[in-house]
Amino acid sequence: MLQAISLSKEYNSFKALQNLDLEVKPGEVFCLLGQNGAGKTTTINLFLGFTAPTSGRALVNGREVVPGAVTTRRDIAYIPEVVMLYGQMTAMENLDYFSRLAGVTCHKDELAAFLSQCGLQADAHHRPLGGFSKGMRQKVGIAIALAKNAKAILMDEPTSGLDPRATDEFTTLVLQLGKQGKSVLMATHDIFNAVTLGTHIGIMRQGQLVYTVKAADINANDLQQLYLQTI
Ligand SMILES: Nc1ncnc2c1ncn2[C@@H]1O[C@H](COP(=O)(O)OP(=O)(O)OP(=O)(O)O)[C@@H](O)[C@H]1O
Repeated sequence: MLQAISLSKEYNSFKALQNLDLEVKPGEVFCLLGQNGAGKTTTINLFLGFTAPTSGRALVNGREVVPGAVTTRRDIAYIPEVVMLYGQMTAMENLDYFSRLAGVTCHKDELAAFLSQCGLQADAHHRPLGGFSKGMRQKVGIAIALAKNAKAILMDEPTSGLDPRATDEFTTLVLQLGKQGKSVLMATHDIFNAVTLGTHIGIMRQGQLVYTVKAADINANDLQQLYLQTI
């Protein structure tokens, strides 16, 4: 679903990403670890078409990402560190607006079902988003991804600043996304979380993906050791 083929990005002559080869198949949750500046966000931005590669290709559902073009954007949803939607509008109104923007019109009951599926309590459905916590905003962001039937979901440090309960709810939600066959690519600094919700974990260093492991083959302690030896 998501594929990077020898994907590289330079800013002036600085190599932010070098020859990245990566694949995230349906049902896989690929967590990217790495120090600040390792190239995680650059990778996500290339799949989103926010920036153009210097060389190589980013593919979504077999189609090459072209910055500014909408073809591949239909298949993907983006959950940034802080989900910025319209604060004056309720959760339902935001969901309705953004799903329509993606070309999908849902009945009110369907919208409510998406929000509930993402763990947003019914009493919050009709409250303005401006008063929502970070975790609640993420739930609305993921509900939008479900409503637009995104095949792949890209997330940039979604658990930073979440309290343990909100992190646990988020983990449950991402595991469900995987079971529904979504492809998830997530940049994170949270080693424990990566092992818990990931199917695959990549460690990046200075723009290169230096390790890829299956989450089932490693525990949090060993991953931390590998990470510390790698960076
Ligand atoms: N628009 C830009 N212009 C110049 N350099 C950039 C630009 N965007 C990113 N970089 C550089 O590319 C490198 C990779 O940045 P990137 O944001 O991908 O790292 P990251 O792994 O996501 O880091 P963090 O964990 O801090 O979010 C960094 O050295 C960064 O300074």
